[in-house]
Amino acid sequence: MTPAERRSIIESVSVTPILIEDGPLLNMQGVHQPYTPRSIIEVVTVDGTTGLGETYGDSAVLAVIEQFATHLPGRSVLTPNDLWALAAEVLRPDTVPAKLVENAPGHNIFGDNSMLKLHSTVVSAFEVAFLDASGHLLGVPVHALLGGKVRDRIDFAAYLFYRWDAHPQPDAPVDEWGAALDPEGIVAQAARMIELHGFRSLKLKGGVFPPDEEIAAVTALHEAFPELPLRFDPNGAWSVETSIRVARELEGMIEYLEDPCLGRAEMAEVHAATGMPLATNMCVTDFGEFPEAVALDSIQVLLTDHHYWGGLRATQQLAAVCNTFGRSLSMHSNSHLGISLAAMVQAAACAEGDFHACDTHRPWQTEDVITRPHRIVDGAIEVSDAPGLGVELDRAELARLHERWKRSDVRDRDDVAAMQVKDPTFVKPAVPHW
Ligand SMILES: O=C([O-])C(=O)C[C@H](O)[C@@H](O)C(=O)[O-]
Ligand SMILES: [Mg+2]
Repeated sequence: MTPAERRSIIESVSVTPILIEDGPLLNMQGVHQPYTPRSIIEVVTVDGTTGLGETYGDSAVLAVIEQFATHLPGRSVLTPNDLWALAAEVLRPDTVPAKLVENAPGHNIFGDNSMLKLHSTVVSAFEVAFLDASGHLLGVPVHALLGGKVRDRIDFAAYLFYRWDAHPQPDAPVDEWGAALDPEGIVAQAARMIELHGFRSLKLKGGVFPPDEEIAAVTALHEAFPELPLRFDPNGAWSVETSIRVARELEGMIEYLEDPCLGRAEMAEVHAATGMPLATNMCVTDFGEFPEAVALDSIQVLLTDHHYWGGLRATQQLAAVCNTFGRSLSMHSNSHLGISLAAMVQAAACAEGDFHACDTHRPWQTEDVITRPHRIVDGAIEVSDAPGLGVELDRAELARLHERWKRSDVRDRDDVAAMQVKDPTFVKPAVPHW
């Protein structure tokens, strides 16, 4: 063993669940809760080097991650490949909650579950921490460990949401964004996002209102910002027929339509009928789903997400597959903090291919667990050349957000339950909704 290898041995691993403030952002299944869970991972080696990771904090995933973490002491952060074999060994149908690998009837905003996706999610959480620790041990940025960056700046899109002014709960956190429930509100939100962060690309989350109302908002955005690429994502809320109609009406206004309907065959039908490029983070969310999507020509743009595709090296592999089959790339996001954002930036920096601006929810978040939160300037984030991910944990903030988790009974993201606070009669819409 070399001295560096000796220093790379893991002494301890901690997984800290936290709750972070979230705004009342609307989507096709409800609304974001006032607080949403995340997990912060720290992998510490025998010489005190720490690697950071951030991932989902929902209770079932958290339990699996905590259990997986117990197998890591004694291993080396220089060997993230071994995490796959460990996942195969310890995450089996008889050891993981069925809800993480089976699919409940109906529609899932995160795409289908599978054992491969669960392995990928768990491996990713620790692979990022391993790479961060390795970068610190060796004094190099994560992108150097991935073979070097192929771009210096990562473009992000302004991620626009229909939203309420405030959550209905009296003690919920407040923010200054105000309501956006019609085309004027969405255009004003876009203008503020652009003013604050210089975004040069726009994405509207739809599936909230009947399609004609949302077409009006997309049209208003296109008229207000004709030079900016624009995409629109109703999270599978529409039928094939509605998707075809909307695609035809928006032709020339949007660069692509994201998950207009559910299903690889249905997406293929929409593309064949309209020629509209289609993107997904729902009908292709693991490698096993890719071949059929190519055979059917279901998608033209794949939204990567290292959190569930298996990490940063898996993102490179995914990019290579997309390049081979002539698909372009973007990046998916959920409400997240700066460790995830740092990993997203390193992943995008090292993925060859035709990248559309990436998604990030980060501008909606009011808190962070890193000492120097990222700045989005001219719609982009500079790729850090500092060792590891280039971020430092803010331990006081981590402790505060963990205390909040301990005092709260919120353990899962539940957009449906959050909507029921305002409207007790609300039920998750069956799809296709329109
Ligand atoms: O592109 C997407 O589908 C997403 O970003 C999924 C998210 O869960 C989004 O819909 C949200 O935050 O409500
Ligand atoms: Mg999407």
